[in-house]
Amino acid sequence: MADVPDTPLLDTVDTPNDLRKLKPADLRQLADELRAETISAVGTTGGHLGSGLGVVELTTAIHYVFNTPDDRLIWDVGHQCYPHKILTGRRDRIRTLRQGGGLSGFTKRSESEFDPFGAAHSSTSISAALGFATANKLSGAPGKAIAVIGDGAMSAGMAYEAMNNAEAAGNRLVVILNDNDMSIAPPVGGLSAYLSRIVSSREFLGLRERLKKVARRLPRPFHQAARKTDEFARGMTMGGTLFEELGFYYVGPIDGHNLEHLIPVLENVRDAEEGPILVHVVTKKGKGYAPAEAAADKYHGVQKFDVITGAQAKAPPGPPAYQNVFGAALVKEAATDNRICAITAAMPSGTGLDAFAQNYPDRFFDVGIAEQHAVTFAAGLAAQGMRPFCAIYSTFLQRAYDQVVHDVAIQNLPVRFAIDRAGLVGADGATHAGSFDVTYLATLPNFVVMAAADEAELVHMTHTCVQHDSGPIAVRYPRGNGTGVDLPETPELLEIGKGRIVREGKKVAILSLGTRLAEALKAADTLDAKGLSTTVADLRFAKPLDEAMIRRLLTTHEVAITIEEGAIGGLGAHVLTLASDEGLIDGGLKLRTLRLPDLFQDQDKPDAQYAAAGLDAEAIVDTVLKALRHNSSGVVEGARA
Ligand SMILES: Cc1ncc(C[n+]2csc(CCOP(=O)(O)OP(=O)(O)O)c2C)c(N)n1
Ligand SMILES: CC(=O)[C@@H](O)[C@H](O)COP(=O)(O)O
Ligand SMILES: [Mg+2]
Repeated sequence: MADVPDTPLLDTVDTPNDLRKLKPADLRQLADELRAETISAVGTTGGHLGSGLGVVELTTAIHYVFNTPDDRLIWDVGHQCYPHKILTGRRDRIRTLRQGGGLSGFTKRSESEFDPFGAAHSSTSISAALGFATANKLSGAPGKAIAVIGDGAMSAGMAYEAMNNAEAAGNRLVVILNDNDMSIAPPVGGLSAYLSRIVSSREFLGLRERLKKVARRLPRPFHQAARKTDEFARGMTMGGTLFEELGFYYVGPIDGHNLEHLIPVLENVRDAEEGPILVHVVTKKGKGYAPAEAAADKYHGVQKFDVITGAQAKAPPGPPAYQNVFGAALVKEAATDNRICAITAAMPSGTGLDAFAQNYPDRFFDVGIAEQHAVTFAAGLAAQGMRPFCAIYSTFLQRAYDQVVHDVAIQNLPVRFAIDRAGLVGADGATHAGSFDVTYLATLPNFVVMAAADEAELVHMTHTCVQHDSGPIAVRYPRGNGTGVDLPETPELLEIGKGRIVREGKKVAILSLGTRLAEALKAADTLDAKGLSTTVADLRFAKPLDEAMIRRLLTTHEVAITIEEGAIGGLGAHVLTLASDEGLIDGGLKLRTLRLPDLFQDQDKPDAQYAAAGLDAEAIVDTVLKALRHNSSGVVEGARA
């Protein structure tokens, strides 16, 4: 009976230094234990699972072969980094993933020296690794930079900008392309087809195997010749790889789950004098966990789940998610308007456009992780008479800001931006918070910027986006489920720039934008009970403002509060500007703006995030009471009311 180790190998590995003490033959068992630990941890926390399972062997091999953290390992997106975190001193905290005060769900510099660069937005790893590699080259410091980038992330232009620039890094830069033939959805576009051809060209693989055997038997100086022959072979069989044309030595494709292949190849890459080198590994998203392998999405993002059955915890049936309300509304609108087309940047289900894709496949475009292209592509469609809906999460739209300004706003084109995940998003934390879209869009001439207070409003706003012939319109709405309000049978055409009074009062006016309306109404109840009669307005538009309504409220109430799920420079700033321009604050009106604090908020439950941000009912009440105690010199008088 082979001696069964009494302690799991994983228990002997706290950091990669411990890992590197193991024998190569032990790594298979270590990887199996690492996979089991990853499954067990994510079963209790939820999070991103499929991607991490796909890189268990790769993570093990990289940390085994390269001298991390001195060799800088940079994960692209970082959603696959849980095995990496377990192997780099954070196993004891892995079950705090994506929770308040816990580990981030992505790599994070402040968390560990083994996370030299933060991630979460896709396709940044090669640029960052090139920065580290070039710094080392300039300073003479030893060490390589290794970027691990997925096939999905390779669909973003930024990856090519970096590769185009990489030759100078020489052998300091290693790029590992983790090709699992999946993005969040199945990958799209020419690159995906290209990678599939490489992976499937058997004659090439046969030739490569023979060459590798020859190369191994040759003394080292001949390796170079063999490698050139190898490139020639590649040129013969595949017309030169895209990556070599960009100046990389291409190695692969190799089986990313086979440690016997991975270790020697990575050792060769580590010791190579030439570079930069791109290693193409083929992996399986969800590898080693049957429920993930069988799932269409390979368990990309999961709720807590039963590890035995893979059954995910089901949220109690509640109101529909905003993304699906938008998707269904757009499907309805498209039935009677064939100008409508829909664009996603690799997020069909997250944006709710999967419904549109099923109903109108010819008018649906998944452009891959390519937000900049998505926006200008939409601008082209609009310029040629279509009514494009570009559905991009608030945070990911940041990447395409110049396209929004230069190609859409200046040309005043009727592109419609469906901005999901607007506001705080909970477990994904600061990198995914949709904090800035009102600030960065409402400052642009020609733009209309709306915020839905609930799912019924989202239906009305989607309809208005279709019907209103104007320049660009953005409608923003939050992650998650609606409020449970009834959805309208017939959507209303909203008058651009007009808000609505939801509750009439006399002394305090709360001017709300978006779904903070519910908290504003709760605050109004409390204030009424304190004898402070409160008006609540849903402004609906951050641009153009409903100036007549704002003017009336500010001149008939003692205190006015604006509230929005966005950073400074949004609704509050625009109302303040109006008020100051028109002298509405010269006569003693107490005007206060409530917005997200000037900081990047870590992951937590959304309600906790909003309470911490001072954007819940209690904060509104406190702000009103404090304003009432502010004397003319701005001193807060007396004890708390
Ligand atoms: C700029 C940007 N757009 C969209 C996303 C959402 N997103 C996260 S992971 C992912 C797919 C990544 O695919 P791939 O790189 O192949 O990694 P895999 O999940 O297959 O391991 C997408 C679209 C993102 N993180 N960043
Ligand atoms: C890793 C990544 O960027 C996506 O998977 C993102 O986490 C999805 O966010 P939602 O869960 O809000 O759709
Ligand atoms: Mg992939």
